[in-house]
Amino acid sequence: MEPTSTSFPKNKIKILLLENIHLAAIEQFKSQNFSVESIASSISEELLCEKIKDVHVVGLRSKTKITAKVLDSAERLLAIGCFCIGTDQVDLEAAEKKGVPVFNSPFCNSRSVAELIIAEIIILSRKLGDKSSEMHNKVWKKDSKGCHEIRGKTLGIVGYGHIGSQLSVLAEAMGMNVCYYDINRKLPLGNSKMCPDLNSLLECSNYVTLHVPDTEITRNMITETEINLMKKGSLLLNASRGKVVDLDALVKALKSGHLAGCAIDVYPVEPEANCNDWTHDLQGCPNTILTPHIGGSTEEAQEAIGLEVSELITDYINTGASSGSVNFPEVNIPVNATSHRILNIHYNKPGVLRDINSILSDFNVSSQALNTRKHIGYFVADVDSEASKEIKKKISSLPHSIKTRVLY
Ligand SMILES: NC(=O)C1=CN([C@@H]2O[C@H](COP(=O)(O)OP(=O)(O)OC[C@H]3O[C@@H](n4cnc5c(N)ncnc54)[C@H](O)[C@@H]3O)[C@@H](O)[C@H]2O)C=CC1
Ligand SMILES: O=C(O)C(=O)COP(=O)(O)O
Repeated sequence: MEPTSTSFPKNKIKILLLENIHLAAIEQFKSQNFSVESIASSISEELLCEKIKDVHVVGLRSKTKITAKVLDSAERLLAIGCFCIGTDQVDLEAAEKKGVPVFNSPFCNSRSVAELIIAEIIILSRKLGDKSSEMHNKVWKKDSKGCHEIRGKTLGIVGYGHIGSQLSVLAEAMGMNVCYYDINRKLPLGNSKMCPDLNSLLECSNYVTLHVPDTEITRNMITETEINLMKKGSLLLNASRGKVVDLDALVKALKSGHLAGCAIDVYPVEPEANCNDWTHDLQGCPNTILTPHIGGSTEEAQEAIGLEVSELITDYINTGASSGSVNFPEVNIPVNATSHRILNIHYNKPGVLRDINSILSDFNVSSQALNTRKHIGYFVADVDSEASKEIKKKISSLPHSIKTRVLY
C-alpha cells in the first residue's frame, strides 16, 4: 500500500533570510525545493512580526532581534537559524517554550575574528590608522614615539573560547606573551597563562581583548573602574558584543591618555542596515580603530556559516534531527526509509511519555527516542506508514503537546 502522503510539501516550506546571508544557504534551501526570500538588511520588530506570520524558518545574523513578541506572531515557525556565532539576539527561552529550535554556527568565523584582532594589535602598536589618515591629508610625520613591536608584550584575552584560543595561538606565534581569564576551566594552549580573575589580567596586560558572549554577567564588564586598572598606555580591543564595554568610559580614557588606543567592532546600538550618517563619540579619538561589526565578515567564514546552518536546518526539517541547536533537546536517530517518523514537541510534564506510549502501544514502532530540557520534551518515533496519520492525530491532541509533525 502506498504510504499516505503525510509530509508537508517541501515547496510550501517558506524560508525568510535576513542580513545578507550567504548565497550558499540560499542554494542549499532551494536545492530542497523550499521557497526562499532573502533580504539584505535586518528589519524592524514590527515588520518582522508581520512577515514571520506564515514563515517556517527565519534566518538572521547578529542584528535582528527575535523577541517573545515576534515569536508570538510566528505560528508556523519550525526553526530559527543564527547564521553567526552569537545567539543573544534571540529570546532562546521563549523559542524553547514554543518548541522552536535555534541553530547557529559555533566556530566558522572564529578564525576571521582572531585574524582581525591580530591585525588590529599591530595597527594600534604602530599607530597605522592615524598615520594613514595623516598621509591622506598631506601630512608626512615620521616618528617612533609611542610606537612599539608586539614581540614580548602581553596580550590579555577575556573569554578563552573558540576565538580567544585561536587568538592565543596566533599571538604566541607573533612572539607575544598570552594570559587569559575565563569563568570556565580551559586548557591553556602553548605557553599561555590563566589569570585567576579579571582584575589581574587587566593589571598585567599591554593589550586587553574581549571575546565573551553577551550575558547578564558580561554586560558592562569593562567600565571606568576596570579601565583604570589597566596599565597606562595599554590598549583595549572589543569584537565581542557592544554592551560589554562602557564606551563613555573608554572615550574618557582615550582623551586623558590613560589608554594609548582601542579597536572597537561592536556597539551597544548598531544600524539595521548599511548607512552613511553613523556617528559616535569614539570618532576622532586618538589611535582608535572603528569597524562596522565585521569580525566575522570574510567570504570564507560567511560561505562556511551559510552551508553549516542551512544544512542543520534542512536536516531538522527533513529528518527531525536537532543536533546543533542551542536551546532544544538533542534527538538524532537514523532515518528508516520504510517507516513514517512522528515528531512530537511537548511541555516537559510528568506522564507525557506514558500517554504517548499508550497511544503507540497499539502500533508497531521500529525506533523511538526522547530527550528533554527545562521547558520541553522532544519525542521522535518511527512507525508503520499506514498508522501515522491516526497516531499524529492522537498525539497532537494530548494536553501537553506543542507541535506534532509526520515525516516520511
Ligand atoms: N564581532 C564579530 O563579528 C563577532 C563577534 N562574536 C562574539 O564573540 C563572542 C565569543 O565568540 P566565541 O569565542 O566563538 O564564543 P565561545 O562560546 O567559544 O567562547 C566564549 C568564552 O567566554 C567565556 N565567558 C563567558 N562569560 C564570561 C565571563 N563573564 N568572564 C570570562 N569569560 C566568560 C566562556 O566560558 C567561553 O569560554 C560570541 O559570543 C559573539 O558574541 C563572535 C563572532 C564574530
Ligand atoms: O558571529 C557572531 O556572533 C557575530 O557577531 C557576527 O555577526 P554578523 O554575522 O557579521 O552579523
